[in-house]
Amino acid sequence: MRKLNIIALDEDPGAIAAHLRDAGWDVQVATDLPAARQLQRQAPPQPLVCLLLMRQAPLAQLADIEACMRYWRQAEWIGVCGPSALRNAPLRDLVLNYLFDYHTLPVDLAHLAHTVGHAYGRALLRAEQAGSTRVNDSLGMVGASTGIAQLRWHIRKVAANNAPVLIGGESGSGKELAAQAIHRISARADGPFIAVNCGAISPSLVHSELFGHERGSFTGAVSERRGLIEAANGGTIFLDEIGDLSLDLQINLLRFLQEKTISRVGSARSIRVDARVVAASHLNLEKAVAAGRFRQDLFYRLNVLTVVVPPLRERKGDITMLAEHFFRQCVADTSSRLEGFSQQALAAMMAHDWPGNVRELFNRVQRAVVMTDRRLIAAVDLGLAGEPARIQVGLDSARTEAEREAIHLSLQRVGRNVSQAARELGVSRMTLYRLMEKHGIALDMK
Ligand SMILES: Nc1ncnc2c1ncn2[C@@H]1O[C@H](COP(=O)(O)OP(=O)(O)OP(=O)(O)O)[C@@H](O)[C@H]1O
Repeated sequence: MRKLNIIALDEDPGAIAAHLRDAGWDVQVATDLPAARQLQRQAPPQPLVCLLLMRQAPLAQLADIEACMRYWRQAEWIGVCGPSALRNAPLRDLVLNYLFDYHTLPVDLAHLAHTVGHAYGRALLRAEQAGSTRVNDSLGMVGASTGIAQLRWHIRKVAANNAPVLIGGESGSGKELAAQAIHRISARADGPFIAVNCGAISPSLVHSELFGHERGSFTGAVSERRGLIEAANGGTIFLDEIGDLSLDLQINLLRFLQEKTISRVGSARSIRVDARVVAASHLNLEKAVAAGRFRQDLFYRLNVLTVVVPPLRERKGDITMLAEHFFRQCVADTSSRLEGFSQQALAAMMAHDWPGNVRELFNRVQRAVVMTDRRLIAAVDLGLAGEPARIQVGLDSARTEAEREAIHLSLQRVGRNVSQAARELGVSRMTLYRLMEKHGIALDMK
């Protein structure tokens, strides 16, 4: 039964409660805030409408009312107030920040019942959204766009194999996360995952860091040391920014890929190592090969299985979900009063191009959570105020993206049964097959 709580602060709730009960609502009434808190403690988290009834602005209780509203986040709130109450500025703020809608006394009961119905519909949507923003599957990736669905599909495919993987994608798009996911669901999951940023190690040290060294092999080598590739034995070595490796080291790496053995610096002894190489680069390695900066033979060895992480601007459908995810992470250990993002902040995030991709989104949300004093993060807190609200995509590409999304979701919903999906989408099976081909959607794609 649809649940409705009435918190009546200074007004008899009798007529309203009776009318709504008659209309089929499961109504509970609290006549003060302690009683409301009692209801809160008993209520399981479920879609709910709360009606706040007050003839006068309850000035002394505003902070407690606000706390109550924050606690009952899953509820939609409706105010019913006396005609003069809204002249009070703090109450006006509360109404604007928290309420779905408000009515003034004397109330039109039929109209109020209508509003309550809408609010409940919204509470249901909110509950569904809360469920879907928790999409954070076994791969540890948040997102439900077609782009991320394809990425998950590719990851599952390459994880089942043992050949090297080359991950492409812009900086901050999630290449390392993809590499971790490949490792985590591969047969090597119990072994180590070692991540190395080849561009971040000083050129004079990178050889010994990767391959290890024998004692006395160079000044400072006071004892023998295992390299990172050896440390990844039985697991996966993730070589980020592989394009930054010198041509000399590229030869050593090629030898490792071909022979599965390495030699430490200062030793001719071959050591057998069973580590899967997953490499990433934000540069186009084919161009680096053409420019003579990357060995062609190594490129071919690495380029057996490829995974491309799409930039965030090409999967804007994931932005809200990622932002909510990072928001929850960032507020988890704080006593923050923050509620989430304002509509204007969400719009600004959708309009932004995200040159720094997901990492930029995380950084902006983290900074906003720390810096803002507001209850809802505004565009300015994210450093996105003043960006022109451009229409990022033309209508054609928006339509194409919507079509792809609809097909993908429908296939998912019906267990990838093409006939059923075609019926649901209102097209013939042949048309659906044609559209799937157009959008690169495979039947075994998850
Ligand atoms: N789909 C996702 N879901 C949740 N977090 C994500 C997702 N994609 C990326 N991230 C997070 O964004 C940040 C950047 O991701 P990551 O380090 O994997 O990017 P990268 O492409 O390897 O960056 P770089 O090219 O600079 O090395 C990390 O904190 C990562 O956990």
